[in-house]
Amino acid sequence: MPYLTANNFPTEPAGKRFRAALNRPGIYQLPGAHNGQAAIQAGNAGFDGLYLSGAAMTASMGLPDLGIITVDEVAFFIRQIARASGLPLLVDGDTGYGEALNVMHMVRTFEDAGAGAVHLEDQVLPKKCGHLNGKSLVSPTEMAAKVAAAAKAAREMVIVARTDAVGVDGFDAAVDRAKLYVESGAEAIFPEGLTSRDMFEKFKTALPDTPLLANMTEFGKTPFFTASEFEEMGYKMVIWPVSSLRVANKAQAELYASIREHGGTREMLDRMQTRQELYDTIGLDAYEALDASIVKTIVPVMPDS
Ligand SMILES: C[C@](O)(C(=O)O)[C@H](CC(=O)O)C(=O)O
Ligand SMILES: [Mg+2]
Repeated sequence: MPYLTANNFPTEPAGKRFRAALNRPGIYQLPGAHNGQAAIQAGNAGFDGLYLSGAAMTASMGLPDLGIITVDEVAFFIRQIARASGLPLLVDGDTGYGEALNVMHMVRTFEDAGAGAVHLEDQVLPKKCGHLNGKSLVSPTEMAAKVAAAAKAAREMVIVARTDAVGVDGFDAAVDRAKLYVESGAEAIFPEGLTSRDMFEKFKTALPDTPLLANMTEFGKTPFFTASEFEEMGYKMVIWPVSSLRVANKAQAELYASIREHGGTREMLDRMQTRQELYDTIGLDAYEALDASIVKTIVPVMPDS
């Protein structure tokens, strides 16, 4: 339904809705949605929460995931996803784009744009994908200050602290950092780059009372586990951050190669969302009906002649 109609848009802030979903029994499944269309498709498939990935956003812009995009660029993605789907969204806040005040600006901007939760990580800039080698970290105290700043800026938004320490300083250092981040105001922890079931389980044992997020990114350091398996390990959120973009990108590359080969798109028709499917997904009819209903109510009041 069109987000343009006030009573079609959720009245409760996204942060409250995100927290309620996080606190219910089971694991909150958050597939990556890299734009409004993907967000609607994920909602239609039955998901009731989404993830906005820094890696997917930047890749969709043709850029590497090094933390070089800006708060307002991310806000553009948040707004389209929140409007199109109405679903609570966890947003990748990278390093917070600076220090404490920048983090606070990010939190306010993301929350105003419609985000329900944000995660903040303890790398230095330029940051890297958590599943790559050669990362460097800010000190635990510096990151704790950013987390405290984020918590101070959030109205309802859920603050998730990510630590990349496992691949840099080892498991115990990552646990110590996670505990400090919780003390500093993080509501949940994202332990990045875990490499085995044992590690996932031990992290949960070390932080029994804190909701934990599992990152099921492909081609990374984490072996494949299903949502139910992460749930059994005690995890409360799972993301598949870049998957929608990886699939879309591959299909796009095949399309361009096919046009080059055949001089047209006929060969790719059965791979395409049809015009009708596209319009159904974005709800064109509902927007047109809304317009018509408003024009109809105005006409008797303001006759043209
Ligand atoms: C979760 C992540 O931060 C993201 O931006 O989606 C990435 C995902 C990836 O690069 O595969 C990450 O650093 O893990
Ligand atoms: Mg990221």
